Amino acid sequence: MEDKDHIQTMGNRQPYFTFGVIADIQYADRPTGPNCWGTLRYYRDSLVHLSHAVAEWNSQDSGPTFVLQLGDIIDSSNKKLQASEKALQEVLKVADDMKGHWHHVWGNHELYNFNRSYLIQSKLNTQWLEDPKPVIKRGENADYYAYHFSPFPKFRFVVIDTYDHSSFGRDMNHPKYKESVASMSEWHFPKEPGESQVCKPERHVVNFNGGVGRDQLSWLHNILTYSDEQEEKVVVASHVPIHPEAQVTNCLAWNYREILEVLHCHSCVVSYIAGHEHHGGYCQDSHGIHHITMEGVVESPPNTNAFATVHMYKDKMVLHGRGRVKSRELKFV
Ligand SMILES: Nc1ncnc2c1ncn2[C@@H]1O[C@H](COP(=O)(O)OP(=O)(O)O)[C@@H](O)[C@H]1O
Repeated sequence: MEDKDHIQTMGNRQPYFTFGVIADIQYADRPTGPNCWGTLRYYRDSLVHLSHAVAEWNSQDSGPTFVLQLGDIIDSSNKKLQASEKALQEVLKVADDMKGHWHHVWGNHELYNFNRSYLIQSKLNTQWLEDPKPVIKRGENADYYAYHFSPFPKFRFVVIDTYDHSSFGRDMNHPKYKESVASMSEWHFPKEPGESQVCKPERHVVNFNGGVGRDQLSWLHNILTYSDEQEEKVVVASHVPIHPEAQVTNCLAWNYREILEVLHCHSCVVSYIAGHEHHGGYCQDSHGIHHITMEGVVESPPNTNAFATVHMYKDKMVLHGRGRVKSRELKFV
């Protein structure tokens, strides 16, 4: 559906609520240059793109009540430049102009720049916005960054941590680090029933992706069970895509099959939104879940951008893309 059709559709009905989405800002005070794959990254322009997105969101009548920032807010190069905190302050200063709330997701570049203890204390921790009810218990030693909130009756968003298992962010002596390394090898050579002992390594099980631990999967299952019972519609948000058709390289969570399995047990899930794959992507899976992968701001040339405004209705979400992000009407099944 083209943009003009969307606007016509929009004219017919008021959305229940509106939110913004943006991913992979990856700001750094350094010149434009290619990454290791030869793709140009516009590190300084990304801050200008963010300010344009905020200005547009603020100018909208009934604009977004919140924005999902899908991770990688600053680039890893800040670490080498010893500018991580300064870059974070600069980008958050621009973000602060937003009228609505920010819900921040953590990506691999947050973990390249900071450890988890730092992030928990930082403004990138928006877990305090968690819906106080229902209380869905976490395991005793749970230290993943995940929470849920309900911006409108019968709608819930669940932020999950796709770097819960990761080789970054935790001290090498931390039990979760050891567990991550062990789980990485488990998912690197998945065993299917009847498969021979010699299996091919999976190309997505690499350091710049990560996985969701068992404890978090169980918490996710419990919150989705609650949402099923309440007949809510749920959007799950994270940094790393979980569907092979919603990305073009190898940007997939280590245990994407397990995560999908959990989502597929619940009729409430309508969408999974991620970043990480800067080329973007989209697919609707066999259970009707819309997998949206946002194009990365950092790979958007100066004359363009990459963000979206999403209008939520009873039976669909309408995503108005800006710049490299395509507009889509996504019906719920
Ligand atoms: N094999 C590959 N070929 C080309 N691009 C790739 C490949 N693997 C990953 N990418 C790109 O890398 C980006 C994600 O990397 P990112 O999280 O920014 O970490 P890094 O800065 O280490 O590349 C995505 O846009 C993805 O398309």
